[in-house]
Amino acid sequence: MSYIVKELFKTLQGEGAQAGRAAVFCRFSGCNLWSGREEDRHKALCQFCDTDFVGTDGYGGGKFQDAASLAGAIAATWGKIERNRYVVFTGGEPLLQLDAALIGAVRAVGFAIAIETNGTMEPPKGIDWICVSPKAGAPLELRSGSELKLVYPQVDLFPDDLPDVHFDQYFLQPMDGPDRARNTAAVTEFCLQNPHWRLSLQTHKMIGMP
Ligand SMILES: C[S@@+](CC[C@H](N)C(=O)[O-])C[C@H]1O[C@@H](n2cnc3c(N)ncnc32)[C@H](O)[C@@H]1O
Ligand SMILES: Nc1nc2[nH]cc(C(=O)O)c2c(=O)[nH]1
Ligand code: SF4
Ligand SMILES: [Mg+2]
Repeated sequence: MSYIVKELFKTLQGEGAQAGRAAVFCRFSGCNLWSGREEDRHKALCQFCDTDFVGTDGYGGGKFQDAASLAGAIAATWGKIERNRYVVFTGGEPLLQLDAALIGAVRAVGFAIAIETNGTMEPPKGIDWICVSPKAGAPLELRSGSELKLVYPQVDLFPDDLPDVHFDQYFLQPMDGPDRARNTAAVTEFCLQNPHWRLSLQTHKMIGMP
């Protein structure tokens, strides 16, 4: 299979329980909850997205003809360091493209594998770290994993209303945008009152990293 990638870059994971960890981010093009076009945002199932995932014109982006060539580009982006190789597949929605062949190919070049997903699709086997970020109005199929990271607030999606979810850790991430400061204060207060939830800040934005 070929893969359509918006961008490929090395940075620190900014969010959730793995914040601060070096990683290659492979951002796939396309999402099942928004076309990515601003004129469609108001009618999208997910309307608060902070990411450009359209096309292949980002740093390191392109069309990769097979799993081996994308795994090679991921390894080249990481560099020679052997320890703690870590790739995060994101997007857009990574589960539209991530398959067993690509998982096998990045594993073969020494990477542990993470995904950031909206949880509307089941993942292939062999992923080491699954972060699910549910979206109000989108069906949640993937109800277990390493961390649930809910963007807060979302109308009609209250943190403890998610039925039948089983994650190792639970995070609330303040919705970025014009109300970020207010949303951060609201998450702080919620976590003080509901200590099974933790605050996830988008730390890469604070340090000027992608
Ligand atoms: C751009 S999404 C891509 C992965 C996948 N489509 C998803 O939604 O989980 C990566 C992460 O950013 C979060 N995110 C998107 N827009 C955000 C915003 N405005 N404020 C805070 N987090 C946001 C998502 O919820 C998700 O956890
Ligand atoms: N540094 C950094 N950390 C991230 N964690 C999740 C991200 C994403 O967009 O999926 C992201 C991102 O875009 N950059
Ligand atoms: S599901 Fe993820 S990538 Fe798709 S629009 Fe929402 S935040 Fe953006
Ligand atoms: Mg991001």
